[in-house]
Amino acid sequence: MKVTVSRKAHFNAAHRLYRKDWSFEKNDATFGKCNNPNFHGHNYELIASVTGEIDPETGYVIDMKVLKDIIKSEVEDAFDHKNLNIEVPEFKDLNPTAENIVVVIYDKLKAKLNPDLDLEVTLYETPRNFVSYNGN
Ligand SMILES: Nc1nc2c(c(=O)[nH]1)N=C([C@H](O)[C@H](O)COP(=O)(O)OP(=O)(O)OP(=O)(O)O)CN2
Ligand SMILES: [Zn+2]
Repeated sequence: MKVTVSRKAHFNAAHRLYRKDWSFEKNDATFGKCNNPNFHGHNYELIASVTGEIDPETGYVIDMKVLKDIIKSEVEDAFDHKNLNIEVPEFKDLNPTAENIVVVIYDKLKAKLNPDLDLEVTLYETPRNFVSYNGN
């Protein structure tokens, strides 16, 4: 019997959507106001959902304190109040779209979890724009 344990988190970050190898005009046509060279910010909301068997001894799939600490170290400490393009190495050559951010977060969290556990990450870039990734 598998159960899903979820934890919410949030971070504030700035970004600019563009490709370094495209002209400003092409970036502008593709990314519009998100290509502002002076960047813009979002209040990102995150849901990390971990699915696995309940340990019969502890009753846990994963200790929520452990999940909280992993999200803090891997996501909040790394991304909160940062400029993603400039200050977060994963986005040095990767456009920080919501899609790419959720994959980066998934990879960072998955690497810290017991491999027997499944993970799905949902990332809200605005209250109405969100993406999900489960490794597939
Ligand atoms: N597929 C994607 N499309 C867009 C992304 C993205 O990451 N993936 N990102 C953006 C902008 O960065 C940003 O999300 C747009 O924000 P905003 O214009 O404020 O969005 P809304 O107007 O829809 O704001 P709501 O408050 O949600 O109405 C653009 N596209
Ligand atoms: Zn944006």
